[in-house]
Amino acid sequence: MKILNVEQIRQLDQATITYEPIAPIQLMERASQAFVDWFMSRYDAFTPVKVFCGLGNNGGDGLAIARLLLQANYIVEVFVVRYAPRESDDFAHNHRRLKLLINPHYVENPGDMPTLRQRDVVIDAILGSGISRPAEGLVKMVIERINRAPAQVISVDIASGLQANQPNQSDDVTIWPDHTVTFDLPKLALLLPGNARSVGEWHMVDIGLNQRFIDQAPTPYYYTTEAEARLLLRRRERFSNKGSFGHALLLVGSYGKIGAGVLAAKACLRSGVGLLTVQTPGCGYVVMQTAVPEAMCRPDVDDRLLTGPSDVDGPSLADYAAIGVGPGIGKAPETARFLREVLTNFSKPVVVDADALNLLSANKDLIGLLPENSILTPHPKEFERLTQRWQNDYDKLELLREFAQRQQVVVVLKGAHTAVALPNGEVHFNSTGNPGMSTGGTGDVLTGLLTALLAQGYDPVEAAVLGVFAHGMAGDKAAQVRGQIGLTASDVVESLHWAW
Ligand SMILES: NC(=O)C1=CN([C@@H]2O[C@H](COP(=O)(O)OP(=O)(O)OC[C@H]3O[C@@H](n4cnc5c(N)ncnc54)[C@H](O)[C@@H]3O)[C@@H](O)[C@H]2O)[C@@H](O)CC1
Ligand SMILES: Nc1ncnc2c1ncn2[C@@H]1O[C@H](COP(=O)(O)OP(=O)(O)O)[C@@H](O)[C@H]1O
Ligand SMILES: [K+]
Repeated sequence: MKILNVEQIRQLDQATITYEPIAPIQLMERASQAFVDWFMSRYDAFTPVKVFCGLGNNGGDGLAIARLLLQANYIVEVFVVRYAPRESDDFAHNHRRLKLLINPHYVENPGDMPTLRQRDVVIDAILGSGISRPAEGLVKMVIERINRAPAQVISVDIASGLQANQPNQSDDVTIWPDHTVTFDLPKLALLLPGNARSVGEWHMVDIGLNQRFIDQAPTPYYYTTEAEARLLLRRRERFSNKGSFGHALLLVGSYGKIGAGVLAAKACLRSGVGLLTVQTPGCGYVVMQTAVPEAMCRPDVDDRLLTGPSDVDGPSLADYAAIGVGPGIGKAPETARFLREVLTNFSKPVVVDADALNLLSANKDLIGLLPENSILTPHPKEFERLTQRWQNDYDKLELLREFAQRQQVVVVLKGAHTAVALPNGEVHFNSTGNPGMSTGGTGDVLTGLLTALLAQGYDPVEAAVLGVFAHGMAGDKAAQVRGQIGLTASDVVESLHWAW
């Protein structure tokens, strides 16, 4: 699914109006109805609703929402924030219609603000995606009052004051909603960690905007939906054998961190690999053979570190279908030398995670050795070490895109809405996963999973987008069983499920 910028959304509204065709006011009615359907499925008619409206089209939505809720017998009060003499045409139209049902209150100074109680639900329709400057004066006062109140807050389309696709200044005032109900397509701002407070939980409602316009609109930003991920998933051929699904090699673990390797190995096996060999330091041999009997194990001649040689024979490095390296390996110089050897002798894409990324950061010339289309899976701190410190989330996104394009690799920047940056400059934000996954080892699971997809011959771009989605989906499934608090990385492995 595409993520469009504000200018494109404006053009999209226009294209819908022109080609459907539909009157602008009808489109506003459709958006408001979609919001109301969402609202009524969650809040009953005894909920005291207070709708705060600005004077643009977001305010127009608010007025129409109030009317539709009143017609459904909800208890609704409307507060129009009169911060300017001008109002949009569609606002004025809905204002006239609403006044046939109730008289709105007008907020012109602080004394006009109502007391907001805990059981009130505030609908925030003050400013939408059309803002062109920070909230100030009366609007700022109203936003601050709402934020201080104990009431629940639901923002229409986007929190008032939040910019949809560019950074806000640190002292900008925005609504801090519990929920954002956004129209048709996600906005970039909803996906960025720095905006967490200005977004809350967000939901998308369909208002049927012009699909042909969306299909043609250029954008580097995408949001992976379940339907899109499912299209990437391959069936297993009836007459297949284990050779059909590749032989993967995982280079994992160091003394005290063999568990990271166990998690990666289990995830790899649960993600369809044909054969798996795991190389661990000598101390990991018994652990691996016991915990993961399906995997073959090559113990390193060094008992505590990965250094390369093993007294167990196996295919030469170049013969593996895919290699995943990093979980638990540490940053010893011997391991750095081995990583250099791997990157020099293996020409297919590799999955690089954790300490392997830190070794790249400490030895920047190794970055140039990465096989084309390799998948790097840094969390933000690892990505900062690879590149530099950023000013804000937008700056970070640019660094991410620039790095993936310059190095011709896929970078999976992990976190809520993991961003998968592709060598062609696109960024695909993930839609699955939950804060229960913020626990040690879940990243190691992703490394094993991605290595399995590469071994099976998935294109690295597709492997990254699909793998990140499936990993988050497993996390969501595990959270259903355990709750987010009790979730562990092993639960994520056990919840991996590849038929959806
Ligand atoms: N066809 C349409 O026009 C549709 C519009 N929709 C709604 O329209 C919204 C966008 O509406 P608008 O473009 O009218 O803009 P907004 O309602 O977001 O903003 C209000 C207007 O106030 C002015 N303004 C900008 N920054 C301000 C600030 N900091 N303080 C005070 N005033 C400021 C601008 O003139 C702006 O157009 C969307 O977020 C969505 O809610 C939906 O109804 C879907 C259809
Ligand atoms: N709040 C969150 N929402 C969604 N996914 C998350 C969240 N926190 C962490 N994750 C996911 O969990 C994984 C954590 O990986 P990482 O930070 O490498 O942990 P570790 O190194 O301990 O395994 C990533 O895939 C990340 O996207
Ligand atoms: K709003």
